[in-house]
Amino acid sequence: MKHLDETPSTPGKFKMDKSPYFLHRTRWQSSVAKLAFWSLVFVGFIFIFFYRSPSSLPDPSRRSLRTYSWGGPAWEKRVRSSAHVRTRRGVSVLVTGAAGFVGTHVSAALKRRGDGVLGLDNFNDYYDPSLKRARQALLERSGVFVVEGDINDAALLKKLFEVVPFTHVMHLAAQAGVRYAMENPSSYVHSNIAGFVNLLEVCKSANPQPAIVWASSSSVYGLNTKVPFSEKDRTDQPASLYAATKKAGEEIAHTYNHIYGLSLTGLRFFTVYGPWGRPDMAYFFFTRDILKGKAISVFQGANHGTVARDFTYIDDIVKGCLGALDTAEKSTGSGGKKRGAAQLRVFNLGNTSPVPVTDLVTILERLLKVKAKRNIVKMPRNGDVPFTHANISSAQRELGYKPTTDLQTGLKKFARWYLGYYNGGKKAAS
Ligand SMILES: O=C(O)[C@H]1O[C@H](OP(=O)(O)OP(=O)(O)OC[C@H]2O[C@@H](n3ccc(=O)[nH]c3=O)[C@H](O)[C@@H]2O)[C@H](O)[C@@H](O)[C@@H]1O
Repeated sequence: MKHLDETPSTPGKFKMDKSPYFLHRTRWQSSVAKLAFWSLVFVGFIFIFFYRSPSSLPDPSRRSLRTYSWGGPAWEKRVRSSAHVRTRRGVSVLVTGAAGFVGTHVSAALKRRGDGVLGLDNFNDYYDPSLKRARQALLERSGVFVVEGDINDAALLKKLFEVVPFTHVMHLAAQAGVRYAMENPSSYVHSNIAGFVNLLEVCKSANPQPAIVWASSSSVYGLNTKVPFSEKDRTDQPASLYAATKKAGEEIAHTYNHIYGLSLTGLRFFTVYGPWGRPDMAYFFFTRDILKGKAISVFQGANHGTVARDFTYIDDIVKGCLGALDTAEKSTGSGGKKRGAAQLRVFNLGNTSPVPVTDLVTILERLLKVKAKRNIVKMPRNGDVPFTHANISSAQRELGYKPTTDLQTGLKKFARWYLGYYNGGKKAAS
């Protein structure tokens, strides 16, 4: 760099050979040197970025970006056979999140009544993946193939639609959980926003376009104080990033319905529980901890207020999902273009009778025959809301939805399953 430093900044003060060739050569040499210098700086930055920056550390939100193997004639044959419709009026459904709690139950119910079902799941490790594998095994036994892949993988989704002209998509793949959103916000954006958009992009170009039913959440009501929560109530005060991504999903659904004529139905689930449930949910880890003799934290609202949930049993939710699929009208677009107005719906699927969390614990104590060690703590600022309560008149009217399982009955079924699956609670859930 010395020669650069020695060159006066003011041209003309330096006596030199001004032949065009000399000028050209000096400029050329200095450009090459500059180029070499900046290239080194650039390479240095790249090195620092990849080897030193925190983003190169394992990031849980990226766990579902790993590559999966799919394709080939044998794979396509399994896909086709799983999605094969066995009754005259049956439908062929792609169920995303099929190894999840609701996904497994819905897939099994569809298969039982003769519909074609193909599952898709990325088997991420948000909670114990062995539970997801066990659900997968259950589905395999009833003839449902669960493809291992991510909803962000456009090539895979396109391939699935090439192999099977699905009439419906039941979209249940999501990053769930209210509190975890503070730990890993990007996983919510990745699954609930980017993944959903990717799926809708593929659906809008599919021929025929499928009708889509998807899982929204009671959490969209956020800090709403008007009870029971009605679909007409405001949903612009989310209390967690999870809720915000589900609300964003509802707006995104509106856009794809409006532009491309996709038929879209969002279902706002209210704290779904039952056998094969999610270990990150309170009823599940309370059971695990009560059996282990470990203390549980029971949240209390402001001014010692009651924290309550409209806990909804899985079988009731499954009926609601099937009702939504059966009443979904066809999408109207083709070739990626809208041809007419399409159906756009949103429904509450709750139980309509909120139960305080303290009562949930009392029921579990009775069923497990173990006294819980309760720590009553003030509800942390973690995205939780004090209560939920669904108005289900819309779902009743349009989907024939009618929940029939109270919390006591539902938890009894859950506890029986839990004790069987985890060997009487000896093999503790993780
Ligand atoms: O209804 C919904 O849409 C949501 O229902 C649940 O969210 P949540 O109702 O918060 O369910 P849990 O996490 O199982 O909590 C149930 C109740 O237990 C309370 N809780 C939770 C954890 C804890 O340690 N102690 C405690 O008292 C919570 O405040 C809440 O009132 C699911 O986790 C969400 O994925 C779903 O979208």
